[in-house]
Amino acid sequence: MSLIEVEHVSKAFRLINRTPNQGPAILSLLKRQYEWKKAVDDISFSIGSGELVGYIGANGAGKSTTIKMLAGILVPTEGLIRVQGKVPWKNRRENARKIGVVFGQRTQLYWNLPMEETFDLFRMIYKIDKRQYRKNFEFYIELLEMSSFLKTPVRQLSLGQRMRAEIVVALLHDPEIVYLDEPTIGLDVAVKAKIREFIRQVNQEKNTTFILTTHDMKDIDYICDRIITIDQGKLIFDGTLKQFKNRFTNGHQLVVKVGQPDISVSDPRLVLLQDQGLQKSFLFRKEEISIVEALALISKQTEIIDIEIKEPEIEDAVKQLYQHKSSDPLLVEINP
Ligand SMILES: Nc1ncnc2c1ncn2[C@@H]1O[C@H](COP(=O)(O)OP(=O)(O)OP(=O)(O)O)[C@@H](O)[C@H]1O
Repeated sequence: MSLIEVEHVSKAFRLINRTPNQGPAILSLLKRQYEWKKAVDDISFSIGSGELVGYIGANGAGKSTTIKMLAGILVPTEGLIRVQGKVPWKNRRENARKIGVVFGQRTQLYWNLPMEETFDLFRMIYKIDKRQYRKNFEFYIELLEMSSFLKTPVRQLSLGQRMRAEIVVALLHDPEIVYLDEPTIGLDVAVKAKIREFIRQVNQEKNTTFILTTHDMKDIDYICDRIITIDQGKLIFDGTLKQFKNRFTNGHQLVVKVGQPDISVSDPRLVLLQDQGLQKSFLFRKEEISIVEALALISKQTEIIDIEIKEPEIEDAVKQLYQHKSSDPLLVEINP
C-alpha cells in the first residue's frame, strides 16, 4: 500500500455570481446566484514512503487546494484520499501527528516568543518525547545554522531566519510526510540553498516524504526526484525529473572546443546551436545519439580540444509544458 493514495479527486468551490446593477442590495441577497469553480478536477496519483515530489503548476492551477485536501484541511467534492490508509479530513487529529505543513505565506510561529520557546511550546502541543525533541532540535539547529538567533523574538527575525524556524517547527515531531508550500519564496540565494540541502538531508536521514509546491524551478531541480504537474485542476504530467527534462526540452548541449573553425556536421541528430569559431554548441538527445558517437562525428573533421556537456534546464522544460493544453496526452506512466 502506498503512503498517499489519491483516486479521482475533485474539489469545487461555490462562488457567488456577482452581476452588476442587480437592483437594491437587499434583493441581490435574496436572489443570490452561485456558480461552481472546479479547482481540482479528477486527479489520481499515489506516493510512496521517502519520495521527494515536486507538485508544480501555474498560478491558480490547483496546487494549494490539493495540498490542503491531503492535509485534511479541505474535504474533496469527489473521489478518495487516503494517507496511510486513512481519510485525512475524517481523522484530522491523527493525520496532524503524521504530517508537517509549511505554508510559505503564512506563519505557525508566535510573534512575541523567542524561537526557542516556540519550539518548546510545540513540543508540549505534540507531546514529543523529551529525548526525541532534543535530538531533533540539535540536528535541525545545526543543519540550518540557527543557533545565533534562537533567543530572538520571532517578530525580530529576518524572513530567511523565520522560514528556517517554520520548517523546524513542522518537523520537530518527526512527521512521516511534510507538505511544503512555497518554502523558499522571497529568500536570498544562500538561504534557499541551505533549505534545499536541509530537505535532502532530512529525507536521507529519516526517510521523510516531502511534497513540495514551488514556482522556483531550482527548488525542484535540487530537491525532487519526481514531478507531478497540474494545469487548470487536471493532472498533466507525472514522472521522474529526468523524464520531465527529456520530454520537455530540446535535449542536452554538447559544447566543444575544436582545432579549426570551418567544420560542417550534417547529422540531423546533432543540431548546431551556437557557432563561435573555435567553440561550438550542439543540441542532441541522448536517446538518439550517444556522446561518444557525437564526438566521433566531430573528430572526423577536426581535433577536439575540450568538451562540456550541459544538462537540460528545468525552466525550459516548464515553459514548454505550460504551453500545452490540458487535453494533450502528456501523462507519463511511472512505477513509483
Ligand atoms: N476558498 C476558495 N474559494 C473559491 N475559490 C478558491 C478557493 N481556494 C482556491 N480557489 C480557486 O481555485 C483555483 C485553484 O487555487 P489554488 O490556490 O489551489 O491554486 P495554486 O495552484 O495553489 O495557485 P498559486 O500558485 O497561485 O498559489 C483558483 O482559481 C482559486 O481562485
